[in-house]
Amino acid sequence: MNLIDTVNDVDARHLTKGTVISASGVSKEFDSGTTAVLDVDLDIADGDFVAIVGPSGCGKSTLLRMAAGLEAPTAGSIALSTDSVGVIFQEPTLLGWRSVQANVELCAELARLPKSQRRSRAAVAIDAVGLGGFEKQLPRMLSGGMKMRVSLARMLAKEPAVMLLDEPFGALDEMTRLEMQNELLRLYTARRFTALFITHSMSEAVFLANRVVVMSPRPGRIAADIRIDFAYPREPELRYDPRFTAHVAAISETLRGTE
Ligand SMILES: Nc1ncnc2c1ncn2[C@@H]1O[C@H](COP(=O)(O)OP(=O)(O)OP(=O)(O)O)[C@@H](O)[C@H]1O
Repeated sequence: MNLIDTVNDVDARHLTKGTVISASGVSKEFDSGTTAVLDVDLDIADGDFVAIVGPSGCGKSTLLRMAAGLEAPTAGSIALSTDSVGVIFQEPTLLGWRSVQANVELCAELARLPKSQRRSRAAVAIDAVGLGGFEKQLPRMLSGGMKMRVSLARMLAKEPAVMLLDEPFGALDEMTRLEMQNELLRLYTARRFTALFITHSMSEAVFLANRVVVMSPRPGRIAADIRIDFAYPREPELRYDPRFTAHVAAISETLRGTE
C-alpha cells in the first residue's frame, strides 16, 4: 500500500457543511490487543492545515491511516467529504526504474488520464517543487531531499483537495527540512488544500499549521487543539518571532503534561 500515493473512498456521510475530515469517537484496537487510538473526535474544515504532534507510538500514523482508508476504526467513524486525497509517507517510495517525470506521472497514469494532461500536470508539479531540469534522472541519482520533492510532486500532480502527510520530512537533514517546509507552505498558500500533517517536530507544526493537535501517550487521545493564528504566507523569519517561540514552548509544555 506504501508504494504509491493512494486515493480513498471513505464514507462521506455525517459531515457538517465546510468540514472535510470528520472523526467521531474513533478508536483502533489492533488484533494484538494494542489500543492505538481511543475515542478521538476531530473535525477539520476546508482549507485547514492541521498538524498532529504526540509522543512516539501514540497512534498518530494509525489516525492518519484511518483517514486515508488504509485501516478501519474498531469504534466510531471517520469520514471525508471528497475522494480527492493524496497521501505521502516518510519514505519517498519512488519506483527506481522510472525517471523523475515517469514517477510524477504515475498516479495520473493509474487514473488513466490522457497523456497530454499527464505531461502538463507533471510539468507544473515538477516546477512547483523546484525540480525543473531533473525530469530524466533516475531516483538513485537524487539526494534524499530531491526524492522527497519528487514524492511531493507526484502527489501535487493529482491536484488533491486533501493531503495526508505522515512525517514527510522526518528523514531529511535540518537544512533540507526547513527548505521543504518553506516549499510546502508556498504551495499551501497558493492552493489552499486541506492538510493533515504528522510530525515529531513542534516547530515544524507551528510553522506550517493553523491548528496543532496534541495527542496523549498511547492510547492516543486528543490532549489539546491549539490555534496558530499567524497569517499566510509565512516567511522563514517567523521562526525567530517571540510569538512563534511562545507557541512552541506552550505545545512542549502541553506534551509534558500528558506524560
Ligand atoms: N498493524 C499493527 N498491528 C499491531 N500494532 C500496531 C500496528 N500498527 C501500529 N501498531 C501499534 O499501535 C501503536 C501506535 O502506532 P502508530 O504508528 O500509530 O504511532 P505513532 O504515534 O505514529 O508513532 P511514531 O511517532 O513513533 O511514528 C504502537 O504501539 C504500534 O506498535
